[in-house]
Amino acid sequence: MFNLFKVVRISSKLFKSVHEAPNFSVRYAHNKGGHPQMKVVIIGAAGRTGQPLSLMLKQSPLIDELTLVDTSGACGFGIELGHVDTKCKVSAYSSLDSLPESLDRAQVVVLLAAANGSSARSQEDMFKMNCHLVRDYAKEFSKHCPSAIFAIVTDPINAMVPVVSEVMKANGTYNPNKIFGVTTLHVIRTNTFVGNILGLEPECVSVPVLGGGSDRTIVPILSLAKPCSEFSTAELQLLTSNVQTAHREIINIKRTEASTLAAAFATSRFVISIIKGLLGKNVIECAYVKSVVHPHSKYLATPLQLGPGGVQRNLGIPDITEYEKCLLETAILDIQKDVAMAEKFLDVKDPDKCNVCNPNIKSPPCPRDHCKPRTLYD
Ligand SMILES: NC(=O)C1=CN([C@@H]2O[C@H](COP(=O)(O)OP(=O)(O)OC[C@H]3O[C@@H](n4cnc5c(N)ncnc54)[C@H](O)[C@@H]3O)[C@@H](O)[C@H]2O)C=CC1
Ligand SMILES: O=C([O-])CC(=O)C(=O)O
Repeated sequence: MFNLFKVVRISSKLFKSVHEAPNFSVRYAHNKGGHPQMKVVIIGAAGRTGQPLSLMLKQSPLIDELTLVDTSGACGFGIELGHVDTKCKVSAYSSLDSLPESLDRAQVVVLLAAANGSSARSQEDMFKMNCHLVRDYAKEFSKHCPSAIFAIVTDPINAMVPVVSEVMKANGTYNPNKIFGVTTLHVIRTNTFVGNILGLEPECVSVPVLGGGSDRTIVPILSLAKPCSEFSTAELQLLTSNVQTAHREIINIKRTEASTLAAAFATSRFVISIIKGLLGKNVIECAYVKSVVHPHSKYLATPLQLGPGGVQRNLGIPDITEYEKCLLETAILDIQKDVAMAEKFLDVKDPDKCNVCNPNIKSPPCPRDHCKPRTLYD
């Protein structure tokens, strides 16, 4: 039963350039009392990826409170989601004026708000359409939930992670260990494609994916595929190309957008891993973060050990083949451009230089039992 249901009509100046329609907020909670410990906020929750993501996270016993934020439709979906009989409380907000309340006590914030129609465009166009929105949210994060962990899904993530990082830096709230670009979609695709070629259950396959979140920056490290990495050269090239272009295949068929369901699954896996890390469990995920593991890349997706502070340890670039080194160097050229685009947009006066790191970091530890199937909700 809902014991609080109110509608407030407010006009907001915030994000005017992104969302011109008058804002309103509906707020409800279906449970009184109690102090939820694990609060996850999803911004852009009523979108095509946000809806299935919210449904998946509502089923996690690790989450006490799920807050949906979206300038369009959050409240209806929130009410509906609240009917799912799992323990986590749901609240929903359509007014950006309610951000202080919606972000309050957030431990994990997932940002996948995006301008309408941005997701099937070029990296540059997506950046132009979404950069103001992401910049403005990063300012709000600095004010209302500076210590949360931020999972950035809004594209292009190669540039949006630097945008969030630089804004939080400018506001004195920057913690590079807590800002992640979500690249898990490319990991789950790689696992699945490798499983298909090798005749293995995808749940038993584990492949690190380095680089970034777009096209040529996605670098599957097939030489480290577990439990088996025996591929012909033709298979290596085909698998790499299939992973790098999977989104194009989907856009060609769906026309208006890339992946939404697989993206929601991947993001929920990443969020649950973050939460497990917060709870002190030893979890490893690949994600795009501020990095010093390659001398020419300020940000890079590598395997990360997650922990209570976000990135517990960056496991770095494992031993990779010459072919993979070549893919990675190509990826880094694109990532450099994406990062420069973000710094130019924000007019960053004194951008960080790349740092030379320990080039001898060894490959990440792999699970002992490679064929213990993964489950999302354990
Ligand atoms: N990194 C990854 O693996 C993936 C990234 N994406 C990206 O995630 C983003 C979302 O994708 P979709 O859900 O397919 O898009 P969508 O267009 O269906 O949803 C975006 C949602 O954001 C909301 N929104 C717009 N401005 C807002 C604001 N200022 N505050 C709050 N909400 C706002 C819209 O109302 C909409 O519901 C896109 O940038 C897409 O490219 C999507 C899938 C995978
Ligand atoms: O790969 C997909 O289908 C979706 C994607 O990359 C994105 O929007 O970042």
